[in-house]
Amino acid sequence: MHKNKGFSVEEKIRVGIINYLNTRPLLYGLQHPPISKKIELIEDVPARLAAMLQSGQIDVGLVPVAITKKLPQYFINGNYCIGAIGDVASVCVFSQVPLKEIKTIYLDYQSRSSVMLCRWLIKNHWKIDPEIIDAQNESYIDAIKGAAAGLVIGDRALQQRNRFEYIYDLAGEWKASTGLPFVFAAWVSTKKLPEDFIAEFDTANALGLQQLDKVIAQIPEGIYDLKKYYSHDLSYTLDNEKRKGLEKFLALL
Ligand SMILES: C=C(O[C@@H]1C=C(C(=O)O)C=C[C@H]1O)C(=O)O
Repeated sequence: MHKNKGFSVEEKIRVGIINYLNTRPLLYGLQHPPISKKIELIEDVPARLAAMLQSGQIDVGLVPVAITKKLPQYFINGNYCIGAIGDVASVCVFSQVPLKEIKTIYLDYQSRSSVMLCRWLIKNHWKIDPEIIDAQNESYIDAIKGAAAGLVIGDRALQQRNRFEYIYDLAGEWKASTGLPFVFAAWVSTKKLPEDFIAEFDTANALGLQQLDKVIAQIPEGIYDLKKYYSHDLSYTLDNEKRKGLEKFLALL
């Protein structure tokens, strides 16, 4: 068996990816050959992917960047991420009352990055002092009412957008506070991946972004304008500004 920096060339690399709509442009290329033959795709919510990377159940994952603080060593692979340079639309605090009147904020149990960002904004940007509750399951979304607000991420956040009078977009709030873009998730591994694999993987990530109409055509029409979501709200390239935003966030944790 040929070993290449800890990875056997015959074994498939286990790749964890978030099972929300936000990853569909990146997922598109990973489902096509040649890369699809070299990887096993595992889809789950961000918090569970983070646990899988920590326990070694996946080799690389599009995981919440906040969990890198808990890894003995880590590598950020390639040039794509789940990021935003302004409002992202799908990571928001939803409320029936304005910020200053919020008494309780529920935090999404599926998140690891946004929950940390939310705690930071509460203290340093909004300067409010609500009771903070880590939600345990989906039922917390129904508890968001009156003076109880809630952080919701992903597709479920897109579904809440018409239900609440007040929407505080966390990527937009981060931008207003720091002037920087925000990176929610990146391709993190705990071991160094083979260079040729990373190059091929990166090319595959770009495939769907180059043909968004094809990606969108595969998804049943829903509650949100996906063209806007993929080309305006989300920003997938892990460029220098995003790396600066990422470094700043990790330094604050
Ligand atoms: C933009 C988003 O970013 C997400 C937020 C994450 C987190 O808070 O840990 C992790 C991955 C992303 O899915 C979203 O969920 O809509």
